[in-house]
Amino acid sequence: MTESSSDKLIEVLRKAVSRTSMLAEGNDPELDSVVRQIRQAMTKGANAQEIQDVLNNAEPLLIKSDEAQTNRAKQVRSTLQELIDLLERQTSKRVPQSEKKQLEAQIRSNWQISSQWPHLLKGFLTLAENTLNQSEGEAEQAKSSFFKRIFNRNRDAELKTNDQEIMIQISHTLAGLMNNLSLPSLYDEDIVDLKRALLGNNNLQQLPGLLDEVINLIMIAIGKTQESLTNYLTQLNKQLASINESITTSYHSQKSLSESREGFNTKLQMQVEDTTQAINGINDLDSLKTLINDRLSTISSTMTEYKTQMQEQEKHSTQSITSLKNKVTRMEKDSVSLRSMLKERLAQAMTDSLTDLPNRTAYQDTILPLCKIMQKTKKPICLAVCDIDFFKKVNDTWGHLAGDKVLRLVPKQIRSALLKEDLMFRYGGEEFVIAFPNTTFAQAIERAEAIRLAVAKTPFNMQGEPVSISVSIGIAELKPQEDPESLFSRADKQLYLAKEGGRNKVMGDK
Ligand SMILES: Nc1nc2c(ncn2[C@@H]2O[C@H](COP(=O)(O)OP(=O)(O)OP(=O)(O)O)[C@@H](O)[C@H]2O)c(=O)[nH]1
Repeated sequence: MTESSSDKLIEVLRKAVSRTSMLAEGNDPELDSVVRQIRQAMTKGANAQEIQDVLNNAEPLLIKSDEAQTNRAKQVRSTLQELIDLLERQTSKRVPQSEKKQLEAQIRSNWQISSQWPHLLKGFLTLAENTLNQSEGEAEQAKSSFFKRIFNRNRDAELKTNDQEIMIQISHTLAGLMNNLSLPSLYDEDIVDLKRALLGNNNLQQLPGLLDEVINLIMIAIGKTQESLTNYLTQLNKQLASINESITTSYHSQKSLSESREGFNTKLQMQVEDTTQAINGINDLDSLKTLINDRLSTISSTMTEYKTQMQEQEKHSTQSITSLKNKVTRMEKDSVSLRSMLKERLAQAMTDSLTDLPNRTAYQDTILPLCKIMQKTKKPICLAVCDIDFFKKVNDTWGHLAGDKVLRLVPKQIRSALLKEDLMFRYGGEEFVIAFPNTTFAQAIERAEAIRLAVAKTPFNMQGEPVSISVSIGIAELKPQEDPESLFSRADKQLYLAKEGGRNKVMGDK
């Protein structure tokens, strides 16, 4: 590789690191200052040690920023849950249960995906609309609903105090959510204005408009992340193109080395042939001596010229190979850390953060291949769908934190009744799915009974008081041609029967 192409490569790598650093910007002022230092070091061409030092400074801050992103997602999840609970607790009207469960399921599956936040908020808006729009009786039916009045901007209508209170609480909860957005400082004023408008919002007709503003700002926060990611991928692509270019250069330099070796051989051969012919035409010794001296000095200068040329080219070749090796080593290191980061991210995406159990996505990835293997090898497999009984009551009586504690403890009790090869997933909410490979229907029923007993006999401590918790379980065994969806649905049906039959029960379908 030539000197200039190596310089070009370093330039590209510098730019890549400098652009990548932009990914981290806008999250935290302390991190922003380190990120700026990285870019300055890159632009002024600082040496490896100086660059290493600034990168080392940035690392803990980057990790902190990543954790902040996860916390933001958690806060969005709990805000949404709070909004739903608020609606359920405060209104005299009945929240439509199937819609509520559907929204809760969407929250459980998507709270970590920031691009879904606006949809989840819109989902809540629809739920609130549908709840508050329900009529309360004949007289009520004649009136247009609270939400309709707001949305139709009907100023004459009178608002109900209860509904008004709920809307004020919703405004406050949304204002809390605004603290949670990671937006460039350019939007600071917008956030302050919007928060002020939400907190001082007495004019309820403005709420739908304000909610739109909240959603817009969330969209901007998400857009920024995606734009940064696109920049990063473009740079990565350029980095790979540059490696490719340096391999091509190295190939050309090897080629010119062997071409000049061939040129030297031809030239030398011609000089030897020339000398042989000249010798044939000479009769006296002195002329012969002079001729040979002349020819020898020509050959010797050809050799010296060749040697210098070779040394020069070998130097270039060595430099090119060393630089290429360094680049490949660096790329390998980068790719190892990238791979381990991706692995970690993948594990995070497959793990439920509350219980540390594999989540519903992990279940969906695992169950199909598992069922196929069992069917192919003609071995039995059973599925259990297990749901905590009256869990809503735990939340309502002892609060969400106590509910979370129960959600962490119940799987531990379940685990105590399982074998090593049994697989447990948090399917969602208070529902767990267990796959029993190599297990017959009768054995699975026994194991489920053991799970039920293990949970029922454990007193759960709630603010110093022992509280009994139980689970209901539905079991089904996989049939020869059956798919996992049908297996799940049969087990789920059994769970429903267990609940209908009084709860704290195991029901099965062979
Ligand atoms: N604390 C907490 N509650 C959750 C979580 N996920 C779901 N929930 C709550 O779980 C409750 C589920 O209640 P329901 O589906 O009505 O069922 P249940 O009260 O368990 O009654 P049955 O299943 O009929 O015995 C809802 O109140 C949800 O808010 C969570 O991660 N933490």
